[in-house]
Amino acid sequence: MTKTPGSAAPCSDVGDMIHTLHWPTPAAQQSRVVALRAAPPPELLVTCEPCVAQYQQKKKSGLSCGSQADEESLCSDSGFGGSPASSLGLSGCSSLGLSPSSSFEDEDEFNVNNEGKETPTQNDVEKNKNMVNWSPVVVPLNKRAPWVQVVGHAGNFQTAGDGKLLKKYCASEQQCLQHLMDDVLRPFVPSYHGVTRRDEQDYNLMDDLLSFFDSPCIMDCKMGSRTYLEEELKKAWKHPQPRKDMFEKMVAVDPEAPTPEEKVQQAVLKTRYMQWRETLSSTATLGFRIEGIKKSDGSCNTNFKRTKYKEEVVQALDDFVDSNVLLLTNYQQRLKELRLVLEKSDFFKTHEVVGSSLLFVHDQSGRAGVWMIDFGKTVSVPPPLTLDHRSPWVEGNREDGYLWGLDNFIDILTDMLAVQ
Ligand SMILES: O=P(O)(O)O[C@H]1[C@H](O)[C@@H](OP(=O)(O)O)[C@H](OP(=O)(O)O)[C@@H](OP(=O)(O)O)[C@H]1O
Ligand SMILES: Nc1ncnc2c1ncn2[C@@H]1O[C@H](COP(=O)(O)OP(=O)(O)O)[C@@H](O)[C@H]1O
Repeated sequence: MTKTPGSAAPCSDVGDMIHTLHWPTPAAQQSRVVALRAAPPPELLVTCEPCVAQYQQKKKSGLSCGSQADEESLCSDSGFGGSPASSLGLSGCSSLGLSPSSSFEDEDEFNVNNEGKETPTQNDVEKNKNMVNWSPVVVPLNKRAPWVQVVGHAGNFQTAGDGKLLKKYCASEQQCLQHLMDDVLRPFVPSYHGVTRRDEQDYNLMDDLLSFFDSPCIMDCKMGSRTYLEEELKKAWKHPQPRKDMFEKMVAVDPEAPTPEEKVQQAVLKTRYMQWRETLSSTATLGFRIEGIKKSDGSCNTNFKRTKYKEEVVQALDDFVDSNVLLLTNYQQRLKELRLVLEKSDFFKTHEVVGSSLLFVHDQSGRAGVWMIDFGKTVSVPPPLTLDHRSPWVEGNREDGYLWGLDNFIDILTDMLAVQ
């Protein structure tokens, strides 16, 4: 599912955002929930015991998860069954030209304004501080494995050195990231450092979340029950533009999926393709789907298009954490805390969050972090409309099913832990 890179980021035309641009000071590091301060570097606060507990999941037979061989991947063509990677964990990726990204050493051009305010409030911090097993630790540069992209558009990212990442500029994503730096959700989003320009290309500069880990395992899960914007649906009605590339991606997975008309045209509408992907995977039934998993041995699997049922998701999650109960517990805690903060967030209430992912990252130390990434299709809703993110979507209500998906995710982790 390698995607074609362009000179502009694959950022949907999502209309105007309602917030003006300004840059806040990083939040005070009063608690483990508070995001990393830019300076001084954070102290080392490892809060978990080494991973020793093994999660004994009763394996179910006949699961298709991770077994399809019909898709190609950004970071690997081998899937879970592929050969072990090099000690840097990247051999499965280099064949597709996506590892490691080129480095930019000088960051003098970054346009950063250090004015701003601290989030979340002291009350939030106090309430949450016993719930979090995550603390930001920057792994020294010389110990860091090269950055790896699990899924997404090829050519969209560059590493910037010093624990930062450049993502091709997308105006709506920039506005979301800036807004989020002032929201209670800030600890759950990569810290945003403004816009920078390199080789005539603008980039959004953000924290590289992998830089907090040593040989990380990474999972990208796309959240929500709908993966296209209402705006995209309207456009598809007004100016239908059937796409051959999407037809080809569709028949590569299921030659019988296109309708007779689509077969004649050899093309499908993007919204039709997206809906098909939703119902094929767990997006429609659970409100999230696994997009890709990269493990610390370098194996990388993006063959989850047909991972649909709870048992299949459980199988994939169990494999992701190597049956480690401590990691499952840490992820469950982190997601519960995220849910609490999402329910309070002004940003979340007022934005349709579509196509956004949760990035799960852990390493052998047992630390496990989860962050919201990819705000290219996150758009504000017209006031006074607000979203609960749980109601079923009907055209016009803008609901995205994000919290419904998160509820289901947490329930699945809870069930996995209950079989201990
Ligand atoms: O995953 P596959 O089946 O390859 O389909 C992709 C993903 O849905 C992308 O979403 P994401 O970026 O969240 O991964 C989407 O990009 P958008 O976010 O731009 O909708 C692509 O649309 P195009 O970029 O239009 O091809 C679409 O082709
Ligand atoms: N801040 C980050 N830190 C580390 N890795 C990231 C970060 N943001 C994105 N990635 C990596 O890039 C992949 C694609 O990110 P995403 O923002 O969804 O890109 P796209 O818009 O091209 O789909 C993720 O699956 C993850 O592997």
